[in-house]
This record gives sequence, C-alpha cells and structure tokens, in this order.
Amino acid sequence: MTKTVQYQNELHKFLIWDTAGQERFRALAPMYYRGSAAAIIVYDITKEETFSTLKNWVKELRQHGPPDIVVAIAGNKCDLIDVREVMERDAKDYADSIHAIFVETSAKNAININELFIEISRRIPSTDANAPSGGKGFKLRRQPSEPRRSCC
Ligand SMILES: Nc1nc2c(ncn2[C@@H]2O[C@H](COP(=O)(O)OP(=O)(O)OP(=O)(O)O)[C@@H](O)[C@H]2O)c(=O)[nH]1
Repeated sequence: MTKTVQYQNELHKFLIWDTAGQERFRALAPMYYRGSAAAIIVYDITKEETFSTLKNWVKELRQHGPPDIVVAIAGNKCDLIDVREVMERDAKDYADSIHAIFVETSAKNAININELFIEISRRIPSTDANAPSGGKGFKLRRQPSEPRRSCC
C-alpha cells in the first residue's frame, strides 16, 4: 500500500509493506526491511507480550537491517485505554533508549497515524540535500519501503 504525507512543502510518498508479525514468518522479514528507509514496529497497548516481542524485532533490525534505518515504535489500540497493559511512559522510555520514534496510535480511529509518518519524514535525510537549488520548489519522491507491522 502507499501513503503520501505532506512534509513542509514536499510530498513524501511511502511504499508500505505489512509484514506478518508471527515468529514463524520471521525468516521472511529481511525481504521487507532490506533497502527500507524506515520500519514501524507495532505493538498492542492492551497486550504486554506484544511489547516484549517488539524488543526482539528491534534487535533483529539492529543486527540485520540497514544501518541507517529509521525505527518507529507504535503502540496501537490507544482507543482501548481501559484495558491497557503497557504504560505509555515505559514504552516511551524504551523508545528513547534506542533513539526510536514513539507514538501511541489507533488504527481504528485514525489517531496519530499521519503524525507518525510526518515524524518519519522529518527523520529520513533528504536525498536531494546537496542538489543545487534552482529557487523553485521540487516534489520529493522518496520511496522507502516500510514494514508497517512487525510485531503484534
Ligand atoms: N480497538 C482497536 N482495534 C484495532 C485497532 N487496530 C486493529 N484493531 C483490530 O485488531 C485486530 C487485529 O488487527 P490486524 O490488523 O489483523 O492485526 P495484525 O497485527 O496485522 O495481525 P497479523 O497481520 O495477523 O499479525 C482486528 O480485529 C482489528 O480490527 C485499533 O487501533 N483499535
């Protein structure tokens, strides 16, 4: 799937791969994250075990992923705070410790999804940074592949 976000005066188009999070599909993951500019690792705030699994995916990415890959952690289902099992503070502290983007999202209610992609846009260095400026705006068409789900 694709998602286009406006970042400053540029349009950033993301190509997104939703990988299977289950352990039995682990061997397939490198096909997705190889050559990717960013990875969003998603856990479910209502299931503690998905947060533990997430840490294994972070290790996997660190060991075998592109060295400059932007890592984002998304605590999904933030519309279900009544049954929360993972504290936002704990997840944020962990994300900070690995220099990852962190946000709580609700795919159901479209909370923080756009914000997440804008933050990723901000962190991905522009490939056109050294291009001579003609004084005109340009449309950046970066095409990072991005495993949307790698954990829960
Ligand atoms: N309340 C709530 N439910 C959600 C949210 N996001 C997904 N769900 C529900 O959670 C269930 C699992 O969603 P999936 O998108 O299949 O989850 P997944 O992690 O991609 O599953 P796999 O691809 O099998 O690993 C579905 O019933 C969704 O409707 C959310 O933000 N809030």
